[in-house]
Amino acid sequence: MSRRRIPVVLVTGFLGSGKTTLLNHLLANRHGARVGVVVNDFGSVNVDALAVAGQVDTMVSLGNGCLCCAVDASGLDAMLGRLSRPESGIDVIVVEASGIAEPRDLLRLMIASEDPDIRYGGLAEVVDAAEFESSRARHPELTEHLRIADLVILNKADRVDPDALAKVRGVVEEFAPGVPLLVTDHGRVDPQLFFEPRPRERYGQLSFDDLRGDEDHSQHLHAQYDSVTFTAERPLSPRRFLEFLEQRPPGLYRVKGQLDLGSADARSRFGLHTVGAFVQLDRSAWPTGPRRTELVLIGAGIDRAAVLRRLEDCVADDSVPDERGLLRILRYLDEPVADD
Ligand SMILES: Nc1nc2c(ncn2[C@@H]2O[C@H](COP(=O)(O)OP(=O)(O)OP(=O)(O)O)[C@@H](O)[C@H]2O)c(=O)[nH]1
Repeated sequence: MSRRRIPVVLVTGFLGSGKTTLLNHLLANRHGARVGVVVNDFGSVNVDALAVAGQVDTMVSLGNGCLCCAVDASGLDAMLGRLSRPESGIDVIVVEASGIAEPRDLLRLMIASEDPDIRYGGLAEVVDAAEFESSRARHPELTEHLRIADLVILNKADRVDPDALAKVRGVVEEFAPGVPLLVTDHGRVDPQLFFEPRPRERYGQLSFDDLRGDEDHSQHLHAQYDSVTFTAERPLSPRRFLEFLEQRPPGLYRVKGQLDLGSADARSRFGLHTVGAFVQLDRSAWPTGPRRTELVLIGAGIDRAAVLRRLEDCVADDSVPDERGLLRILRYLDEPVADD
């Protein structure tokens, strides 16, 4: 049985770019998902925490200090550990870093985490479309942040005219080539980019959130990103699929699903989660019935036909399992690999 891991989404971005606004939007449009929040409320004025306090399911405040000051993963791990306990029933954890947190440190902390209940859910960098150029002049490191982002949210689009928006977009794309980019105002992204809605059946009393309902039922947020479904009845070549993952199509943000890599092993149903360059595999036994690869690929500005063509090319030519190719892809397996 593969373990259910809770995705941890890191929201970074320069001071005032709109991180809290994005977080509040996600919380107000959870579609039943339970969201755990880690807020880095440095300083004496706990503005961020106050802004979200009324809405979160579980609030863990990092207290008076910058998250990036933690030198090892222990502080964050403890927070995430509390949120990811099965009894918390949390579906996704969002870590909102303050404008002064260093995204690279945050990412390192996250990747180093040995918590078996969580998985990396991506780093979303919020960029203020109106202030980006002036902030960049004062803080050149902003462009470094773009390089490690899995998703760029170009926010405050309402504050700039189309020409200025196109210009800033061009600069961002220069520093984050191939990284999916969403243009938003007030952080209004489709939450399904980060987490799945929960099935609606509920027991017991309705919560306040259920009664209040989600804020934004509009369909237009779906138009921000593309989703491609791929299925194959024949096994994929592990080698070619690995190449696909390692040279992923521009704009691709997430891939999830199950893979048939032709292995004869009893536990050869590979569950796949990727966010940006981060790849995680787990394996389990196939249920009875035909085996097949089923993938959902999510991104912004992806060439759907080209993606499907590349995946078709991953289908193995023959039915002989490629054991060596399989070994290469197994390094992404989220469990200790036996030596034999
Ligand atoms: N016009 C406009 N204002 C926005 C938008 N997004 C956020 N704001 C405003 O910008 C200000 C800063 O937004 P926050 O969400 O607090 O930004 P933040 O990144 O969390 O800020 P820090 O925590 O200080 O780093 C607030 O007054 C928001 O209401 C937007 O898309 N358009």
